[in-house]
Amino acid sequence: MPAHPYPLDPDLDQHLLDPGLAADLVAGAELTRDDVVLDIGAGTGALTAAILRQRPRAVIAVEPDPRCLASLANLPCLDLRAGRIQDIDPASLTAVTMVIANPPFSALHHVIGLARRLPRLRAVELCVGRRWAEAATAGPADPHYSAITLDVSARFSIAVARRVPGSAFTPPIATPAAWLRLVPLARPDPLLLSLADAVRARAGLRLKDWLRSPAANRQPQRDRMLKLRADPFVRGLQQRRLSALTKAELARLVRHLQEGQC
Ligand SMILES: C[S@@+](CC[C@H](N)C(=O)[O-])C[C@H]1O[C@@H](n2cnc3c(N)ncnc32)[C@H](O)[C@@H]1O
Repeated sequence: MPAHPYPLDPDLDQHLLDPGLAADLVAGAELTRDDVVLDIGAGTGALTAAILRQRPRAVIAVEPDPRCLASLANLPCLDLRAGRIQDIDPASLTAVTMVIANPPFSALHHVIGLARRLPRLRAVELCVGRRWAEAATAGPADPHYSAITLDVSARFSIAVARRVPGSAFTPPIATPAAWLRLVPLARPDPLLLSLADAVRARAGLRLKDWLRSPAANRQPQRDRMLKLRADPFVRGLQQRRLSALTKAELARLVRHLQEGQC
């Protein structure tokens, strides 16, 4: 077990994975010698050490806690970045092909935002809390559908690879977590992407502004967009801010958008 001879910091969401389980999870990721792997919130290195044992081309670990950094510094051949993932320049990560991480759950929004910007990414293997997993894997008719679902499903196919019991962490967590596998879609729907980007980037935007935005009205999506704008349910929501839509309204809007898809 990697050493952590200090009180863990609850503000940093530190729940360290059992190294045996970490090794199993990394083995399931089927890394190749060509992979460049990013570990976000590396902690004392349970996942990082297992990734390094697979001998990919490179491993980048990001961690803000100086005490964890001291443990990680003992691992050979590691590109160690001190700091929060929010503060790492995405331009320095363009070689990344795989993200394998048990990040702080509070940083998941940012992790997905970063994954969207990695041009060589082939998969993300991620430990997430139960609620986030329920939201990310929800279908459009599911009560758990939310802005998280839209954000993830617009770009990735997603599967629960494994349930992770709360007792697998130090300190343990109250509800089981999930190990998810996200794979970038080969042909994402441009309209869904545009809506996801609008919700993520400009939550204060009114629906009518997105419906008329150049990004959403490009050819060949124009006909679908005109149909959507004429839809009575969508017209009824036009004045609302995207951030103020209920989960059910967002899910129904997405269903209407997808119905117009060829
Ligand atoms: C859930 S622990 C996981 C540690 C390790 N990966 C493991 O599985 O044992 C999350 C780690 O992320 C670090 N962390 C907290 N906030 C972070 C942030 N904004 N960016 C990157 N890492 C962060 C914490 O210090 C902690 O080590």
